[in-house]
Amino acid sequence: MSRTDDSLRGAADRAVYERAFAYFRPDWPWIATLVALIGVSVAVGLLEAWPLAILVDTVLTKEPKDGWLHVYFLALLPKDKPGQIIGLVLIGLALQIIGYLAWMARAMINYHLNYWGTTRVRADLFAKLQRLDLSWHHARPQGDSIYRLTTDAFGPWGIVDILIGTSVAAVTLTVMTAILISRSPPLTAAAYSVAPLILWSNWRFGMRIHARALESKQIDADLTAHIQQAMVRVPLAQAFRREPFEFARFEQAVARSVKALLRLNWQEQLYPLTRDLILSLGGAIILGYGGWLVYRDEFLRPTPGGMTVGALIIFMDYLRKLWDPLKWLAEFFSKVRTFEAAARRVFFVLDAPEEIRDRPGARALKAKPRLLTFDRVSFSYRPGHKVISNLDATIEPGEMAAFVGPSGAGKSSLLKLMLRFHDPAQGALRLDGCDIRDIRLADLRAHFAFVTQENLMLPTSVAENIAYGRPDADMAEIAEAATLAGAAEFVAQLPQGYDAMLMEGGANLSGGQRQRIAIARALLSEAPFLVLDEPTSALDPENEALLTETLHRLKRRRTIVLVTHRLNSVIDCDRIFVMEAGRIVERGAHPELLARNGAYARLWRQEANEASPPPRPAPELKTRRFLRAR
Ligand SMILES: Nc1ncnc2c1ncn2[C@@H]1O[C@H](COP(=O)(O)OP(=O)(O)OP(=O)(O)O)[C@@H](O)[C@H]1O
Repeated sequence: MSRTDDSLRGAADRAVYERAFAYFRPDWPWIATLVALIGVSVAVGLLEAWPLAILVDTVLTKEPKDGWLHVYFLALLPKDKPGQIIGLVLIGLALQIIGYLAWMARAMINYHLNYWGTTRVRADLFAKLQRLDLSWHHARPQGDSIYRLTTDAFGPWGIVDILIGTSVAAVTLTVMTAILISRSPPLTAAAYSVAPLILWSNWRFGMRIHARALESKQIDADLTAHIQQAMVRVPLAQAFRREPFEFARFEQAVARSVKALLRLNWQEQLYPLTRDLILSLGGAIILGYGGWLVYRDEFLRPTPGGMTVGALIIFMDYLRKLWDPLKWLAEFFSKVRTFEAAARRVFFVLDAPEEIRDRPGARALKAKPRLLTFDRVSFSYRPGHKVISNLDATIEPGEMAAFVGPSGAGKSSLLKLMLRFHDPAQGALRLDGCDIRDIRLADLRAHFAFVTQENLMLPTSVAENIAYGRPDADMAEIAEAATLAGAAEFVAQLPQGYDAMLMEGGANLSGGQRQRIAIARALLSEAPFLVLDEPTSALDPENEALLTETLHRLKRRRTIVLVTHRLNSVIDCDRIFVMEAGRIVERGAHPELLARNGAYARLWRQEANEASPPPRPAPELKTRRFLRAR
C-alpha cells in the first residue's frame, strides 16, 4: 500500500496528539483505571524482591538490619522467626498474584480502549469516505482507503498508548533510582553503567525491527494484492495459456515475502541475544562490585547501614527491571512517529474538503416529477479538458428523453451531474428552476433512480439486491419489478429463486442478468426520475424489446432519461439529444431527426448496417405500483 502520502510529511504536530487524545476523552475513567493499575504493577514490581531481601538481612541473621522497609514489612508479621518466614513467603506470593491480576486487568482495559476507541475513529473515517465525492475516490486506489480504515485507524490509540507507557516508564525509573541511591550510591552508579548500552541496543534494534516489520508488512500487502489480482485473471491466464508466467510471478512475490520475513526474524533473534549479553555484563558488574561491598561492610569493616546481601539481591532484581522503562524511552520517537504517521493519514481524510455537500441553507425538496433543465452547463474532470461544453437542454416531467452519440461524447458524465456526483464548472442543472446545488443532497438524490453501466451487485440474495433502494419493499413488489425488468424468468430458474445468493460482483449471473437485476432495482425505487446508462447494452433482442416496452409504459408516470447506443430503444422518445464532443449537435424526436439527415440519421444508418434485428413486441405486462402516477 502506498504510504507516500502528504499526511506523512511535516514535523511532529501537537494538534495530531491532541486530536488523538480527543478520541479517547469519553474513556477517561478507563484510562484513569489503567494508569492506576500500571501504578500497582510498578509498585508490585519494585517490592517483589523485598521479602527475600528482608528474609536474608533481618530474619535469617543474628544482626537484623533496620531499614524503613524492613520495619514496615516486619510490622505486618508475627514476632517469632518461623511466623516471620511464613509471613514473608505469603507476602511474596500475594505480591506475585496481585502482579498477575493487575497485568491481566491492564491488558483487558488496554484491548477495550484500543478496540472501542479505534471503532470511533473508524466510524468517523467510514462516514467521511462515504461522503467524499467520486473525484476524490477516483484519484486514489481503493486499497488506500481500505488500508487507512483497517490499519491506520489504530494510529490515535497508538499515540495515547505510547504516551501513557512512556510517562509511566519515566516515573518508574525515577522511583527505582531513588530507592537504589538510598541503598547505595556507588552500586547505583554501577547498575546504571550498563544503561547506555541498554539504551543503545533498544534504540538500534527498535529502529531495525520497526523498519523490517514495515518492509515485511508492505511486501505482504503487495503479495495479497498480487494473489487477489491473479485470481481475477485466472480465466485470462487459462485462455491465453499464461499459467506458467502467472506462477513465476507468484513465486517471485512469495520469495520476496519470505526473504523480508527472514530479515525481520534475524533482527528479532539478535535483539534478545544482545539484551541478555548486556544484562549478564550488568549482573557481573553488580555481583562483583556489590559482592565486594558486602564483604567489606559485613566482614572486613562491619559498618552499620552498609551494604548487605539483601540489598545486593534488590540491585540484581532492579537491574533487570531497568530494561523495560529504558526500552520505552529509547523507542519513544520511532514508535510514536509511526503511529503519528498513521493518525495523520486518518486525519488527512477526515479533513479532506467535501466538494459535493449541502450548501448552508440548502432547500428541502420533496421527491416528485419536476422540470429538469441543463442551463449552459460546462464540466471537466481535469482543468483545460472540457467534457461538456455550454450545454442547454430541458426535460419536461413525465417525458422520456435520450442522449445518444459516439463513445466519449460526455453522455454518462451528464447523468453523473444530475445526481451531483460532480458539479459543473459553469452553468447549472435545475429542478423546477432551482439550482440543484441549492437543494439538500439527500432530497436531490431521492429524485433519481440510477442504473449505472457497471450494474453493481451485492453478495446477498437476489431479493435484497433488487430492494437495495427500497429495503421496505415486500416480495410482491420485488417480484413485480423483476417481471418488468425481464428478470423474473431467470430468477424463477435459480435454485432458491429470490433467495438465491449472488456471488461477489454477481459472478454467478450473466452480464444481461445482472443488468436486469439492476434495472429491477431502479424500477422498484419510487424516484420520479429513472436514469439509465446503457440499460440494454447486455440484453438480447427479446429482453431489449421487453425493457423498451416497459419504459414506454412508464412514460408520463416517471421522467425517463436514457443514455444509449441502441437507437431502437429511443424511437418513441419525446426528445432525443445527439451529443458530440460534449455538445448537443441535434435535438428533436426520431422522425424529425431522421428527416434532417444529419448526425442522428448517420448513427441510425450505422446501426441499421450492423443488422440488429427489428424489435419484437413485448408481452403484455400487468403493472401496478411502477406505472402509478405520482
Ligand atoms: N472519472 C473520469 N476522470 C477523467 N476523465 C473521465 C472520467 N470519466 C470519463 N472521463 C472522460 O470524459 C469523457 C466523456 O466520458 P463519458 O463516459 O461521459 O462518455 P460517454 O459519452 O458516456 O461514452 P460511452 O458512450 O463510451 O459510455 C471521455 O473522454 C472520458 O475519457
